Amino acid sequence: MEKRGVIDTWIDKHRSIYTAATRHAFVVSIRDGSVDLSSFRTWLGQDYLFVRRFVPFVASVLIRACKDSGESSDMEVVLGGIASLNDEIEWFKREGSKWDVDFSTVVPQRANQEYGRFLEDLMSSEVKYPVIMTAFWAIEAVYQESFAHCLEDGNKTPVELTGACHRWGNDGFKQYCSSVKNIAERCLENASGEVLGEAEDVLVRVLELEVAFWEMSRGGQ
Ligand SMILES: Cc1ncc(CN)c(N)n1
Repeated sequence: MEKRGVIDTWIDKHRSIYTAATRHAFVVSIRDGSVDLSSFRTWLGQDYLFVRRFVPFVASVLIRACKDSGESSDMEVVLGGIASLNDEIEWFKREGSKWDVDFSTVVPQRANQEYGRFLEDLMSSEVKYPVIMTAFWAIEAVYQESFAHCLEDGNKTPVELTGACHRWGNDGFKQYCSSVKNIAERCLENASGEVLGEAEDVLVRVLELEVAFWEMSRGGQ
């Protein structure tokens, strides 16, 4: 059985926002087949822009993994994430054509801009490695948990949306998230009280930003 660490304690403590991020009405509507396809197209265009801003963030995580981690395997885990982002961008481009979403005309909405600014702040050298790893894990884990839910037994996910769900809901991505979580947990075990507080705050902030991103996709902002 997986060892329970401080991240699991924080998830329990912040359960309602964690559930709001990983079982959002937008995701549930994909799973039950009632999704409004114009919302899906909004999400697709906005997430493409998000991913383009996420790439430099993950590149900065890679540099920190090389410089600040005592474990050589951290770099390999993050490098795997970068490799899958390369596929992800190609996938978005194919989906953009399929759904007739012209990414060159998509303008980032407020929730997306805020998320982008948050990622930029995390790229500062002032931010401690355990805090960065906690944020990185949370960002990836929300998508993994959300889209895996759309593939669980009893789903009525429309067949044309299963590609998106498999992208983040597959077992390989789940394993990758678990490796990132193990890195974060290992760093947090030796962190000071101050750094632990910052990591907990960053986890909650990621969850809030993810909720706002789903809301925006549904046309809420
Ligand atoms: C908003 C958001 N959060 C997370 C992911 C997963 N990298 C994503 N593509 N978009």
